[in-house]
Amino acid sequence: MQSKKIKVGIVGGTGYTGVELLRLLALHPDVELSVITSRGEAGLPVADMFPSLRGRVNLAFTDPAQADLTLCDVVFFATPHGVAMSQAKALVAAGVKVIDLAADFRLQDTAVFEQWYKLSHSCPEILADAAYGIPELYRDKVRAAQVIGNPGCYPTTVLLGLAPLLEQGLIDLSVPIISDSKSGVSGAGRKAEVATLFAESSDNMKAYGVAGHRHHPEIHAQLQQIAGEQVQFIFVPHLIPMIRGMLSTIYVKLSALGLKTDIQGLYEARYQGEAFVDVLPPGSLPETRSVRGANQLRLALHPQADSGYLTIIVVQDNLVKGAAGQAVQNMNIMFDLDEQAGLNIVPLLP
Ligand SMILES: NC(=O)C1=CN([C@@H]2O[C@H](COP(=O)(O)OP(=O)(O)OC[C@H]3O[C@@H](n4cnc5c(N)ncnc54)[C@H](OP(=O)(O)O)[C@@H]3O)[C@@H](O)[C@H]2O)C=CC1
Ligand SMILES: CC(=O)N[C@@H](CCC(=O)OP(=O)(O)O)C(=O)O
Repeated sequence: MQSKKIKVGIVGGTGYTGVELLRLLALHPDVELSVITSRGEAGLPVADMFPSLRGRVNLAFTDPAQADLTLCDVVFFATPHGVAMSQAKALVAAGVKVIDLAADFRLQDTAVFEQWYKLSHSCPEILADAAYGIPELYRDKVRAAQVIGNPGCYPTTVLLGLAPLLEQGLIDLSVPIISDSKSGVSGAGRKAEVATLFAESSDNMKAYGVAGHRHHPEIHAQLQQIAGEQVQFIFVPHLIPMIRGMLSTIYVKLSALGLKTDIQGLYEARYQGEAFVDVLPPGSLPETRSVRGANQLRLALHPQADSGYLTIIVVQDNLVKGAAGQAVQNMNIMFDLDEQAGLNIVPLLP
């Protein structure tokens, strides 16, 4: 455990994941917020833009071009894809840890990254040493890493929903795994977009990215990594009229061994001691409001006796376990802090 406070920088403090990082870190016992950037709001007190932080965050936004991030111990990038990788080399050289909430350090195959993000990777050598930031799957790698690729929001639900089965080889992989996933509109960020206008997204529900979504290659690569073999995967995201929250319904065909296994017992054993993954009792129907505002993922298992399929329902808050909360969890591990520091939050209900 270290006794000095960790100096934290946040690049992209005016976006949804940026303000969520501020909310969590403002009460973190081991953190000193040092720099919060905005290109458009430099000089403005953070609490003037976000009154929810009055009395909690006393800094003003700094222009990222003027910010000396090398004075920080860790920098979170809550920015669009491509920003973190443009600064990672200098920060790593200065001994600063980097946690990117975008996709720059998630996909080890740079050709796949370039295909989906239309950016060429500027620091593949740093990518090669980066850890994929789901602690429940890669805690030791996270602890040792200087750079974290924090996962996309959808991937966390699908990967934690499937890991126990994949690790034990209990899925019939001759047929595709299917995830039907739904997100609240804050998943699209704070930037202006027609699809997230109130008149477009409220009282409405729609699928999108059916022909291809950039989280498909991220999830697919990780599924194959965990399974150690080829996996077929179908992914359909949906936009639903909520501000925050995400629900994935995952369908898998169990293998012969899977059909004979106590799946509920397997999941309970796999996630025992994991504070942020909750395996609900048999028959439960997870609700997004049971995790709102908290770094919590809850899941329930529904065996379909007639077909040999298992349905797994997973919920999380896209901005917390799906983004900023998981990023803070990763920081805690990287700095050998209590993994739950700053994250002991009871979800907000109703
Ligand atoms: N929203 C979600 O649920 C999730 C988001 N993510 C990922 O996290 C990242 C941030 O998402 P989110 O907070 O929703 O996005 P927003 O669009 O809400 O915010 C983006 C932030 O980045 C800043 N920014 C934009 N361009 C640059 C730049 N070139 N240099 C420095 N700062 C820049 C903006 O600030 P300003 O213009 O003031 O400088 C703004 O604060 C994205 O990569 C997103 O894909 C990941 C998981 C979930
Ligand atoms: C509702 C909505 O629009 N969600 C976003 C995903 C948010 C996320 O995790 O994005 P990154 O991979 O970009 O970090 C989307 O589908 O594009």
